Amino acid sequence: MSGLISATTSAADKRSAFRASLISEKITRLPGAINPLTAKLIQEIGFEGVYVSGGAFSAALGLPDIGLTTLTEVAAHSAQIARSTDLPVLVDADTGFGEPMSAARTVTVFEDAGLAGLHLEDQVNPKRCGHLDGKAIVPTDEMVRRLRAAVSARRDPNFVICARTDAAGIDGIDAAIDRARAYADAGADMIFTEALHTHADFEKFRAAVDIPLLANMTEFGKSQLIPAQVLEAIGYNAVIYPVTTLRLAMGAIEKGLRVIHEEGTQETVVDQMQTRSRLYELLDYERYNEFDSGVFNFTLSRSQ
Ligand SMILES: C[C@](O)(C(=O)O)[C@H](CC(=O)O)C(=O)O
Ligand SMILES: [Mg+2]
Repeated sequence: MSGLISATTSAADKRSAFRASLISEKITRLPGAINPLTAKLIQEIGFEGVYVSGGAFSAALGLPDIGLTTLTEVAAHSAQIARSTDLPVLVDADTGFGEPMSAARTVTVFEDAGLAGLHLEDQVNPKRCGHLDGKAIVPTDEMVRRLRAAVSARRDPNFVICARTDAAGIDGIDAAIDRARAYADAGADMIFTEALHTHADFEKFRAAVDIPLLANMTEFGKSQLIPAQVLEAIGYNAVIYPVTTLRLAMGAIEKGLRVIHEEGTQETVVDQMQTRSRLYELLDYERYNEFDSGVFNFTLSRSQ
């Protein structure tokens, strides 16, 4: 039974593993999980961590990524993901769901949700996707207050507080570097260097800041899609693929729905689907039999 309904690794162990991987030579790769099932796949394939994207979560709710989701919604969604995996889970906390006091509460709620860390950004409310034009940021000292509040609320010293700066796209990369240094001084464990453009930008940031750095390899944005091994060689410590699984899934869903609409059957796309047996394997369906033989009652007559 152990490890079936929820993963066995404790939140404390996931957090210390995350800390260790951020200071190792190797880059920590965190694809976004749109649900617990995706998190299981991320673990099985061999990634080092899981990301919960604010953009993907809002989109799944049919909403734009402009800070409409609440702390309790994001916490409940990420807790379900954290429960399903032995990997550390990093969550997108947007601007902290309010003023500095709320950012502090956000940390405690996300610790209770079993997460390994969060990132807080220096945008104003309403925030927007970091790869869009027209975003605005708060003054450095306001973000420093946000971060200090978050850091002071932390009960597990291994819970990672990552500061995201959106300044590069507004005030330029030098201003973003100045902010990153101020955020590190305020106690941030890692800097999320949002919306840098080129390989050279990532190198410049790495040379200028001493603490771990996180790269955002989101598609259709401002950043060049740099392979993980290249980011690792530059000295980046973590990379997220935040909305990738949502985009892949939605691309396939749209194609499949159009086929059914036009052809009256899904027959021609069945070979692109995850099979029933693969799904059951991922769910570890068979092991539920050890728990209750009345549960495991399916048979497959042919390979599906
Ligand atoms: C990382 C991000 O904050 C997210 O919510 O996943 C987004 C990603 C995106 O919209 O592509 C971002 O602002 O970069
Ligand atoms: Mg976001």
